[in-house]
Amino acid sequence: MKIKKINVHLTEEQIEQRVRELGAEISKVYGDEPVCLICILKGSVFFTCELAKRITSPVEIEFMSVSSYGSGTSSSGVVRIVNDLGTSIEGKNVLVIEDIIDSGRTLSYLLENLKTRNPKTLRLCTLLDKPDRRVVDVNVDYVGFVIPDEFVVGYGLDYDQKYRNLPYIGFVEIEE
Ligand SMILES: O=P(O)(O)OC[C@H]1O[C@H](OP(=O)(O)OP(=O)(O)O)[C@H](O)[C@@H]1O
Ligand code: HPA
Ligand SMILES: [Mg+2]
Repeated sequence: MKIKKINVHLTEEQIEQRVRELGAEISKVYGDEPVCLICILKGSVFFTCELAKRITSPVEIEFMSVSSYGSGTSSSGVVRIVNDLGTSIEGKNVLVIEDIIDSGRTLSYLLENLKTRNPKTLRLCTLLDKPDRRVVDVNVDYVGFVIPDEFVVGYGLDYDQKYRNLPYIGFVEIEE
């Protein structure tokens, strides 16, 4: 499958504005308490960095690499931890940062896994939520934008590992 066109859905300015709002909301919740942001690689790398800059609470940033999508536009259904956290989250306020919740498989697997490590609190923030495609229920605390059932790229999101570096988020038109 080849991409014919990418139609802008969320501009750089719209994303920046929303990230500021989310940062303010999250800072109010944690106040002066430290919070450990878990960036789910690779998709949430841009979002995590930008959001972290807008949080005024003391922040720690950790990375975890999880994969369920191959080269296509639908989840394989098999979630794998490719690289685990390098540190314990026991007793910490943990905020998982994702770029998108689509089927919900990645996050439901991940949240169950992280719960067993006994964090003090465990919350979830996603830039995009695509509820029409949900297969597994996930409890999300902070959502940037709710989007329709379209495959999106940019701002960290890929199609076959490409287009992550686009500064905006766009819908993909596939060549027939
Ligand atoms: O709700 P789901 O249907 O599980 O889809 C969402 C997940 O899929 C994508 O990751 P992917 O596995 O493609 O890895 P990547 O972040 O490296 O692109 C995305 O970044 C989310 O983590
Ligand atoms: O719409 C999407 N785009 C890119 N990666 C994704 N992973 C789940 N859904 C998507
Ligand atoms: Mg992906």
